[in-house]
Amino acid sequence: MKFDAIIIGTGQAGPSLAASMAKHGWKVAIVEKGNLGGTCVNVGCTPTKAYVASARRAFIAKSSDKLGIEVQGNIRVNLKTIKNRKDKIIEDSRNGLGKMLEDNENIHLIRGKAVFIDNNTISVEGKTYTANKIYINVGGKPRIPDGFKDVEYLTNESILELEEIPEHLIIVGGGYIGLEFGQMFRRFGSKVTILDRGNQLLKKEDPEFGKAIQEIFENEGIEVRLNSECITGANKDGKVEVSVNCEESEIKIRGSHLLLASGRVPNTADLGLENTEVKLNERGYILVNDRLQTSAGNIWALGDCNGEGAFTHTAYNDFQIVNSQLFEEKKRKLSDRFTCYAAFIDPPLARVGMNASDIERAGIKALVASRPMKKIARAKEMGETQGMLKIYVEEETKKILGATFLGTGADEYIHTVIDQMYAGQEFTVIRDAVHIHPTVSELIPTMLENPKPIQAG
Ligand SMILES: Cc1cc2nc3c(=O)[nH]c(=O)nc-3n(C[C@H](O)[C@H](O)[C@H](O)COP(=O)(O)OP(=O)(O)OC[C@H]3O[C@@H](n4cnc5c(N)ncnc54)[C@H](O)[C@@H]3O)c2cc1C
Ligand SMILES: NC(=O)c1ccc[n+]([C@@H]2O[C@H](COP(=O)([O-])OP(=O)(O)OC[C@H]3O[C@@H](n4cnc5c(N)ncnc54)[C@H](O)[C@@H]3O)[C@@H](O)[C@H]2O)c1
Repeated sequence: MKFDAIIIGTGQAGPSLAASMAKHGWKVAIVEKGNLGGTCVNVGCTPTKAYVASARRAFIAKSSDKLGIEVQGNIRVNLKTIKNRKDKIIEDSRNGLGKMLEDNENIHLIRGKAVFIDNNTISVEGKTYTANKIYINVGGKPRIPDGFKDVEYLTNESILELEEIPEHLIIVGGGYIGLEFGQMFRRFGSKVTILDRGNQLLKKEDPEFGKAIQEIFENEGIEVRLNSECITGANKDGKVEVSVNCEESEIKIRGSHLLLASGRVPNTADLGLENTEVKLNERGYILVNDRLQTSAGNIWALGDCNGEGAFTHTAYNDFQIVNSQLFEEKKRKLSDRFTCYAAFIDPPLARVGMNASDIERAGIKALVASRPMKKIARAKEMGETQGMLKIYVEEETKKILGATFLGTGADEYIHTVIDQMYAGQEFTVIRDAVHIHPTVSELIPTMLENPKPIQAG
């Protein structure tokens, strides 16, 4: 069968692109080998943030006496109910997407795994489909490091199927996935140990943020073991046994469950890309230009598989870039985007643009405006004073280079800074704005009153 375009994957870019093409009268095929909606909807953002919400309720209930609320009796965490709530949210989302794709007469939904035959042809379950333009939105999957062949382990997918709370959850990886699941299961009642080979948690962040998060986690009773090299696992007497540091000074940790949260790899290895002119980098990510076009001029790559972002908002922005190149007057580009994200731990860490380490590496002369959360009235009133806010400004241009916020509600008010960066204005615009009292955001103008040279930050 021949189409105007073929899209592979129904993650965060594919369905919106299919809908837009269909609206413009194109006949589109969209192929999906798994559940509609991809990672975010089924085993990523949606389920984890539903669990994070339950975990926060448990934490608040258990710690509310500090605010004068005495909860009588035991607080029981019911993982079956938590899971059922999550399953319902996912089902609604998947069904909504399925209806949107199936009801559109210009969209042909094909279920099965797509493999490239050549630049213009794919095969799915023995049938071939051709198009002049093909869009790859295949996402990624958990990376399983060597050393775990002899042990039963969980990934972000299988851990969301548990109905009983693990007694002792060992997690390999102190990145987003490890931290979000670690804190959530600790709050559900598990003993939690997080192992990472690096020397700090969330290694892309400045060390002071890694340290602050470690302190928050340890205060909640989570064991954090950094510099844990050469980790392997084995099943022992109905438990998992994890060995750390090989021969040197080997440590063995026994737990009931093991979660591997050690990064992700793109779903490009078995896509038949060797039959096309599409080129990959050494880690298997598809190489793209500023318009997300691959080395094969008629094939584009969107979302996690191009290695240019690893978030739902970056995958969706990839749709916006490709869509604007096809149908809109104002053409968007990858280079227009500022990096931004949040780790949905509690309190959340939110980030945009450069941090102090990036600025130092780039040799930029910069100023830093900072404020500890314990000096913010609203945080004190809420009893949530952990963390700090930092904003970096380029000395010469007076433009904001980036910000890292760790604090209650940071995932929302980081957008004050994100929008300012997109507006391309000097930092004095936010400095002179009047924000509402009492909010954490009101301190953003205040901190910018007196930014200091970065060395003094
Ligand atoms: C536990 C976890 C939590 C996360 N939380 C957040 C968060 O809070 N915020 C955030 O921004 N991001 C989060 N992410 C990241 C986010 O989920 C991804 O960045 C996003 O889903 C990427 O979307 P995508 O469109 O690139 O691919 P995906 O959503 O992975 O979709 C790709 C689709 O392609 C299909 N596919 C693959 N190969 C083929 C093939 N050969 N043929 C047919 N179909 C194929 C797959 O089955 C899948 O459905 C999280 C990720 C994880 C794992
Ligand atoms: N809030 C969010 O937006 C969110 C939440 C979850 C996941 N995600 C996405 O999922 C992606 C993957 O998350 P992740 O946490 O798996 O990856 P990550 O790259 O953020 O962290 C992986 C960690 O595992 C460690 N590690 C890797 N191999 C190891 C080994 N053999 N021994 C010891 N430590 C090892 C690394 O040092 C690193 O700290 C992220 O890049 C992110 O884009 C986003």
